[in-house]
Amino acid sequence: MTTPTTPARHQVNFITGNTNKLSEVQAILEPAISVSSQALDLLEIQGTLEEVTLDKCRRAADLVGGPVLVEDTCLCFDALNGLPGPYIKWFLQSLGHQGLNNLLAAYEDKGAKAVCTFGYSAGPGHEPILFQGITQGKIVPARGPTNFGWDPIFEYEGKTYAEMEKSEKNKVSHRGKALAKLQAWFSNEMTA
Ligand SMILES: O=c1nc[nH]c2c1ncn2[C@H]1C[C@H](O)[C@@H](COP(=O)(O)OP(=O)(O)OP(=O)(O)O)O1
Ligand SMILES: [Mg+2]
Repeated sequence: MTTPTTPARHQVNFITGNTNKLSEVQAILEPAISVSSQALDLLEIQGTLEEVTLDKCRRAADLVGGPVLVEDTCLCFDALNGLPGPYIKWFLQSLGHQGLNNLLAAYEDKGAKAVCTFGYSAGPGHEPILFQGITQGKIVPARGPTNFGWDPIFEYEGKTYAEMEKSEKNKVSHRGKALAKLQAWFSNEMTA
């Protein structure tokens, strides 16, 4: 099987093990860019937000042998100087929503940043390009459906992500903002 080294126009291969991410990415990018996906659990290094995504993207391109899109999501508590950051998955898994609230009990500042960093690589050996989106909100006791990660405890303008309609979340979310940058870059590439 041969794999093209350059992406077909309007097409990305999003490598993720998270089906909720995939549905949001599809809802935001399609139909302008069609999104195929492979569910691979990529090893994630320790490092800055950018380093984690760069490494994840190179690894994915090598594994797939072609163009890939990956994404890493961080939840950064202002009072904790940005922690848990890229380690939010493990904190959420171990502590749950209430435990994450408890981490901030000693602080008045409940501010948090949701940060999404996408990495796109044209294939093995091609340096990834990063697209980042940040939404400033705050950590609150859980409200709303609990089907996607920390959505119930991240409040933005009076509503938790979990309380929002999907389309509403996508308009204001870290992921939506990052994908707007990716889309702008893609349409530039296409007209270049
Ligand atoms: O919009 C979101 N709203 C709520 N929760 C979210 C969101 N986006 C990611 N999350 C969760 C999933 C995981 O617990 C952690 C990020 O970890 P992260 O490594 O990026 O995701 P993952 O391992 O589930 O999927 P992937 O295979 O793409 O790495 O935050
Ligand atoms: Mg992950």
